[in-house]
Amino acid sequence: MMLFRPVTQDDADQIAALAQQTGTGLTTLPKDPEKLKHKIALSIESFAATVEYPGKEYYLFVLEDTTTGKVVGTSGLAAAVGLEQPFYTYKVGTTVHASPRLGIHKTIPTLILGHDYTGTTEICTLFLSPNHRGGGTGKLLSKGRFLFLKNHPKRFANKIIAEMRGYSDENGVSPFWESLGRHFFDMDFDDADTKSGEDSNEFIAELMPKYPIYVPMLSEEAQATLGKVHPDTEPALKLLKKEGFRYTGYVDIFDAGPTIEVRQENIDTIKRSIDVNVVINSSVDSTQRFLIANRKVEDYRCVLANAQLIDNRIEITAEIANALGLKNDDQAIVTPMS
Ligand SMILES: CC(C)(COP(=O)(O)OP(=O)(O)OC[C@H]1O[C@@H](n2cnc3c(N)ncnc32)[C@H](O)[C@@H]1OP(=O)(O)O)[C@@H](O)C(=O)NCCC(=O)NCCSC(=O)CCC(=O)O
Repeated sequence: MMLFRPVTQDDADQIAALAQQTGTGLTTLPKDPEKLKHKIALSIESFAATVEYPGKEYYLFVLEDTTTGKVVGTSGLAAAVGLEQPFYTYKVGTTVHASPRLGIHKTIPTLILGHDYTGTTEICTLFLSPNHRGGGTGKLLSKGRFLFLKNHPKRFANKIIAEMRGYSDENGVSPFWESLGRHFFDMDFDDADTKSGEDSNEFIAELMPKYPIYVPMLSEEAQATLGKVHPDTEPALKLLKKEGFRYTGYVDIFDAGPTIEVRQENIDTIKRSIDVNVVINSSVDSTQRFLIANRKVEDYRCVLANAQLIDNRIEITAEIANALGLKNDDQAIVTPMS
């Protein structure tokens, strides 16, 4: 069984091994074991904290294959971005240059540096081991976060965003970076991107161009990658679009990957979720699949399993109940899988 749960320090080595497989552009899962340990510690602290409004908390979840005990994936929630250090984005804007006398009217796309997403909650760090992809496992890893969010609204902002990994080729080269960032940073895309995911990103403020960028002045290859995701990120984007996330014209400052957004109440997994009480029935015979989670914080658990929904009761097997840490009559939250 695949079990979605909060990370523990015991997972550190396995996550470090996963992080080595992420390639370029997944900065929120650091490859440096010390930085990873720090992230795990922050996550443990965040789950344990009593929270009245979203702040610097960072919640890291893992997907554990309970038959082998192996951690096969990660996903995360940053409660509120940009509060400790600025959260940069480019807004794709429009400027018009017109000369009625010459009969010329030019509409020119621009990139404007800003911090418009300050205070929003970011979903991040979605990564599934390549051996486990393609069978729907990614859905649990992505959606398990939304039931946690529904359970604990005070911990998160109403607006939820995702910065999707932008396009880079098989050698990790980002045409957008080559055409823009490279002129100002004097380093490779991977180095700059990794630095931005680290504790301090004030170097961005120091080095980034201050004036709007005229998009037609970028290379054609760079223009073509504006708002485009990395090929490996297509499934993640598809999952989030189905949840209701939309692109509203913001892109990453390094690789031009799209930032997409949604309001909590419009997230499909949340909208269709039902509060239920548990009934343990080991002969439950159903082909209907549900995302099923408990209502806990540090001991949060979520699985995908067949179950029977009768009114506001969910019938699950003892094995599923055990995995979720639930007894008869306990409260749970479920979303039917369509
Ligand atoms: C993203 C995941 C975890 C998804 O896992 P799986 O591949 O097992 O997902 P899945 O459930 O099999 O597929 C999800 C949906 O995508 C569809 N799908 C599969 N391949 C596709 C492709 N090439 N183009 C478009 N859609 C595609 C499937 O049909 C399915 O849709 P149907 O249900 O309709 O059939 C994985 O692919 C992965 O680890 N990718 C590499 C890491 C990565 O780039 N992560 C995102 C970084 S960006 C980030 O982290 C922020 C976003 C976030 O945190 O969520």
